[in-house]
Amino acid sequence: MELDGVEKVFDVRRKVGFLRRERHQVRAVDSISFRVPRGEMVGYIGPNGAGKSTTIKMLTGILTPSAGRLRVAGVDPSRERTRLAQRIGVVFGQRTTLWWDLPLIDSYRLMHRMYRVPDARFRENLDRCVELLDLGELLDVPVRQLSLGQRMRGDIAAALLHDPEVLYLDEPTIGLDVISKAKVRGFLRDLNAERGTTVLLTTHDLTDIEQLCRRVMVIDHGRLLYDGALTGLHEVGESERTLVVDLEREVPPIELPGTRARTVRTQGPRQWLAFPATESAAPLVARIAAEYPLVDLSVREPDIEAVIAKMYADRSAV
Ligand SMILES: Nc1ncnc2c1ncn2[C@@H]1O[C@H](COP(=O)(O)OP(=O)(O)OP(=O)(O)O)[C@@H](O)[C@H]1O
Repeated sequence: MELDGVEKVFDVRRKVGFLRRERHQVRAVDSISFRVPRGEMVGYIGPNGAGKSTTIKMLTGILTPSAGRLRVAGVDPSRERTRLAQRIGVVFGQRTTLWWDLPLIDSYRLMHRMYRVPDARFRENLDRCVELLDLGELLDVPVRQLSLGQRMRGDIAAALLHDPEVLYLDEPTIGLDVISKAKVRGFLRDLNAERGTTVLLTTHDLTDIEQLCRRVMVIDHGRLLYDGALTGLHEVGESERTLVVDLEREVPPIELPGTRARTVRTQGPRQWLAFPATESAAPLVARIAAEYPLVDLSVREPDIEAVIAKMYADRSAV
């Protein structure tokens, strides 16, 4: 995937007054550039209305960019949409690509024909998906009778029957219970590792990102705010880690002058100290052990959701 200065501007008419309509423009994607090499699994996150779906629609060829250059598997998506369709798979968690009234297997048979997948390959891919996504019992069930988690697994299989090199996943775990989420994540991890499928993953569930992606891109108001390792977000977000300290007895809040650690909570003999996530806990632990009646201690990593919420808030304040 290669994007250079890609923009998408929508012309919108808004009703103002009884007869008057005002035209204005929405810049849904604003000069975005990134590259995703073959075989990488990347998270693409941002608040509602940030421009994620618009980006994915341009990457599939459904929408044409207003400006910039875009290539997927060497192809310009909007110019060669049909050719690209053979090489990409898309899962929109909120919508299904399956035929609602047909048994699951019939949707797959239709896709077999539509994508002109060679018989042997179709069989092999179907068998693999049925096994790994646990679809055996569901193949003869009409899609409308499937639970959300079952339907999602059915949709993921549908996106993979033609062996796509690139997979776009838009909220693939939305509304799923913990077990279904784990199943979907495990499957995607194996798919990426074994087949080298390139994956762009959009989600509001940051655990998806933590468990699947080493790289994450954060978008807001159509612009890329961050592109890098998930751990690097902590530096950008100035997040904090927490030392949870258990003492022999209740004492006044711990003070460690000369450090950036501060006590944020106390409860009997237990105290919580926040310190910058980018700093080492070791000197703080040594000081506490030397100066206080320490019994036990643990370090809590920063909550990635809090870091990202802060990033969005900082951006909105600009
Ligand atoms: N067809 C359209 N016509 C006009 N405006 C649009 C159109 N599609 C999207 N937009 C606007 O573009 C902006 C980006 O929308 P987009 O759907 O890409 O966001 P998103 O990041 O996918 O949000 P969500 O997390 O809610 O799905 C929004 O302000 C949206 O209202």
